[in-house]
Amino acid sequence: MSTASKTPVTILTGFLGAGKTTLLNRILQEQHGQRIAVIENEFGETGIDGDLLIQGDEQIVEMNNGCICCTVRGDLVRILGELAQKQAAGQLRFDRVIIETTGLADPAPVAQTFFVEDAIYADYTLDAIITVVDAVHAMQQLDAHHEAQEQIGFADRILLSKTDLVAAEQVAQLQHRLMQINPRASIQPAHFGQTDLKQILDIDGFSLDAILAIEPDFLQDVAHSHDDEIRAFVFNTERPFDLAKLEVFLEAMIEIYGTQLLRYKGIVNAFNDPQRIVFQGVHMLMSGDHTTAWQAHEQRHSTLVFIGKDLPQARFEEGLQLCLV
Ligand SMILES: Nc1nc2c(ncn2[C@@H]2O[C@H](COP(=O)(O)OP(=O)(O)OP(=O)(O)O)[C@@H](O)[C@H]2O)c(=O)[nH]1
Repeated sequence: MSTASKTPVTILTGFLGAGKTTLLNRILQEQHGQRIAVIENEFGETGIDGDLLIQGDEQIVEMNNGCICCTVRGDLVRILGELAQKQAAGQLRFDRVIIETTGLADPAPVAQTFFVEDAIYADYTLDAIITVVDAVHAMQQLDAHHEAQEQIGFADRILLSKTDLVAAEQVAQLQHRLMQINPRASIQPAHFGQTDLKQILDIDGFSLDAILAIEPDFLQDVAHSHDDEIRAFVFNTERPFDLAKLEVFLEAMIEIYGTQLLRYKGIVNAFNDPQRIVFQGVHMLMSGDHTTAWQAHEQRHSTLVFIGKDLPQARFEEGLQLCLV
């Protein structure tokens, strides 16, 4: 089945109280003409957010058996399967799915579900991971909780909530820190969930065609730098890669550092190859493919981004250098 006929899925993550439910309500109320199936995941016996959500036409499914990332991935697969079956049988109609994860959930296993489960892969395509960040508490949460950093590391888009409660200077400092953890994700405000939906739905963050836009000078300003465990580094070069060497090198690094690598993505300029190669991955699952052709007037280049925990940047860089022609 082509991506066009698959149902896009957005994973909504963010720390406890960041404003995920507020955003979701906003999305459900907006006149976007789309029918949305929402999967809620709550800790504990009874779901609370289900009651807080304003119910419209949407189908809301709650998973209360535990954290989405550990115990209930099977449930997620089952629920997505049931939704697809009902859709096929004409009992339900929806254009997209949003999965709201609990504040502490690690989004990786949720994202990986879409790579590894054939039944899910057939019907759904992972559109993006959206992370809501609380502008009031994020600095402290990033200091104290590894999960908060991970949620930034995985994001395709970051939404800043509660910027109305802090000074512009503090927002700027936070943005800078977020960019250091994840230079891939663009950051936009979401005042009580109010944000440009075009920037968060159908953005194809997991597509291999997605543009890899990186703020060129995000690492320049070292003031206010934090000792975050999760960090990114970018490898840029205009020299072409020997593709066979690069593949062997990346596979080896993923084998060794897969658990520490949260997200990685790159555009590769391979020697004697008329087309760009784009690859991306989550932990140990990587995929890559040829995409558009380089144009004659273009400066061919490669940009590779690695986001992870305690990654040996020098080792990556030295290895990548050795893969150049
Ligand atoms: N001032 C202000 N408050 C906000 C904003 N966005 C959300 N809130 C408030 O923050 C609180 C938490 O918002 P929720 O949407 O419940 O957060 P959540 O991420 O779903 O919370 P959990 O499900 O507990 O993790 C609520 O009281 C919201 O009204 C914002 O932009 N500005």
